[in-house]
Amino acid sequence: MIYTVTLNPAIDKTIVLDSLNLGHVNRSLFSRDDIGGKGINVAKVIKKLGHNVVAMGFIGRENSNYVYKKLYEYGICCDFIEVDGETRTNIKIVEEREGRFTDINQLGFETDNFDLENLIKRIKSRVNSNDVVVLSGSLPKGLNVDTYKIMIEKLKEIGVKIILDAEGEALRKGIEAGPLLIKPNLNELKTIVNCGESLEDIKKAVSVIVDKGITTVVSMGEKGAILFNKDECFYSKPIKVDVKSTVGAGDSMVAAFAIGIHDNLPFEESFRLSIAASTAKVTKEGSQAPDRNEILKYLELVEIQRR
Ligand SMILES: Nc1ncnc2c1ncn2[C@@H]1O[C@H](COP(=O)(O)OP(=O)(O)O)[C@@H](O)[C@H]1O
Ligand SMILES: O=P(O)(O)OC[C@H]1O[C@](O)(COP(=O)(O)O)[C@@H](O)[C@@H]1O
Repeated sequence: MIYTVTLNPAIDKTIVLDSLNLGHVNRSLFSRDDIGGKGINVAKVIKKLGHNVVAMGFIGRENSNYVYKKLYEYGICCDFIEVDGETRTNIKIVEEREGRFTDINQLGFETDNFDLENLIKRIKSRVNSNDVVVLSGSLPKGLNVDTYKIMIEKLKEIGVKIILDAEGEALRKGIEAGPLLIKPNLNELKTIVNCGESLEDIKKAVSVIVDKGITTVVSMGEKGAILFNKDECFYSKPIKVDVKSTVGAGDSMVAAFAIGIHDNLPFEESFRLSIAASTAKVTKEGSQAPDRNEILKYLELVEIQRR
């Protein structure tokens, strides 16, 4: 089984404008709400690809019915711990004229170590060594930067395979505990290592992480993505598509790796699926997950280069 853990989920409110006029009244052309947050987006894509998944983590009690309803529409099995307050709403601004995407992510509800202990107990009671656990997204207020590190240490006692998708100190500390794979985008990578933008710069910057045995996938938006592990390095250039929203592109990649690790696929194959899934995602409005057929359509177009 694949489990996703979202400590700070979100309702993504996408607002499409011609162009954002700062300091003035702006009128939207179109808007939509999607259930999101990194782990939940991962779960949506895993489900669309026909795999079973359980979405875990925290949700705010005040609007939990809405969140459950949206997850139910995706057919996702969930097991969340409810905490006081609301699941946050994150604003995603799409400017059609510029083709520019701006995200405003809120802090979200507050939680504490007592809730975290309960969540870890809940996860440990469900998982076994054949399972994959995806830990992703920002930490809610009240949790320490070593939260992912602690979670990884505890889950590794059971032998589960762990993917971590975070940034800053939470990622840096999490890496110390040795997840199997991380997937920072270039900006997220720069929050933990000094790094330029060329493939050589990135390779040098991630070598300390890769040497620990952690497969590192660096996504670079419209410049494609690169995978490093101890034995291999693959690059994929992006596929040209009409981009509607980039929200959840990285999460779609993570979904593909979760499936690949769960099914023991070679990394090259998982990487290929991750590029297809993220390409299909960016063609969709808001943070809605692409359908399986849409992902498979792009799979044939992915070009992987061994570096
Ligand atoms: N403008 C784009 N055109 C084509 N593919 C894209 C575009 N933006 C993102 N992607 C695809 O999505 C992947 C992840 O995007 P990225 O923005 O790096 O991740 P994140 O959502 O984590 O910030 C890219 O490696 C690429 O495959
Ligand atoms: O937890 P964070 O870092 O605030 O990110 C939350 C946001 O990330 C998303 O999961 C999208 O992530 P990606 O674009 O990195 O795939 C949104 O659904 C959500 O609003």
